[in-house]
Amino acid sequence: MTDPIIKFDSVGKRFGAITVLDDLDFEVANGEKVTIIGPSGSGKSTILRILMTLETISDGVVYVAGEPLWHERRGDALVPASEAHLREMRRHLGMVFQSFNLFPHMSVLRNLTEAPVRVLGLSKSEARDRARELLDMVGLADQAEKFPHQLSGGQQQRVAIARALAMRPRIMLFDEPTSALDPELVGEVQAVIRRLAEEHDLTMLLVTHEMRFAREISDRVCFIDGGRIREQGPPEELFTDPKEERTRDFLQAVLADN
Ligand SMILES: Nc1ncnc2c1ncn2[C@@H]1O[C@H](COP(=O)(O)OP(=O)(O)OP(=O)(O)O)[C@@H](O)[C@H]1O
Repeated sequence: MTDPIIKFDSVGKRFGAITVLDDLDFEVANGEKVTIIGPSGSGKSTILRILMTLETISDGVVYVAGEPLWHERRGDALVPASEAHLREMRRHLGMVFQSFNLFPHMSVLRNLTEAPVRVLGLSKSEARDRARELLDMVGLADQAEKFPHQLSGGQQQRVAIARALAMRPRIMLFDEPTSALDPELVGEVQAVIRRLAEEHDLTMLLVTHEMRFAREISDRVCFIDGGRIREQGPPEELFTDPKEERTRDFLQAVLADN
């Protein structure tokens, strides 16, 4: 793979005595759509949270767009990153969480314009134009003046996706974006993510328990267990002909649940 946009190089993550990521090597190519699956507690969310700079790493180096994320270069050496470096690096990434995390006291439109105005320095009218385009894309052009509590969970999650996109990230991280939704609302959010995957050259990294969805949108699926990638490949291979016994057991268990 040439020039991955995300690279975990021997990354370890420990919480006290618990090892969550164990010497993890993992790469994502520019524009690739990758899904991470695996049992509860295997470290899936931790990978996304490290990328979003919400969790530190214990060992190794993470690179985003060729630059170390948690470190800065000093000559030939890597030293721990300053807050300014982290802030700069965060601009590459947008994240959508399980719980939509919208600003409750702001209108939908303002949720989308706040950071582009404050952080990117866009004028209000530019930010509003961009926000309206994005709301249109997620099918919510008519909800701009509403407040989050006036929307359904599916609508709120679509606003959250538009809000992340408003910062023009190169990489979108989705952490179980439909798992907090009532079943009848899952489809509308998946449709938006599917469209993003199909129509944009964004790099996407998704954690999900929805195997059918993973299969539809991914170029590659990674099965992680015990803080390591145990098996990975194109979805049609991994889901129909898993090589590892652990992957087979996991898939059998989740598919029986679905
Ligand atoms: N802040 C923390 N302090 C201590 N342990 C933590 C912390 N955050 C996560 N962990 C532990 O790290 C492990 C991996 O958590 P993570 O959320 O990455 O798993 P996951 O694979 O996303 O699981 P799930 O599918 O249940 O969301 C779990 O055992 C969890 O309890």
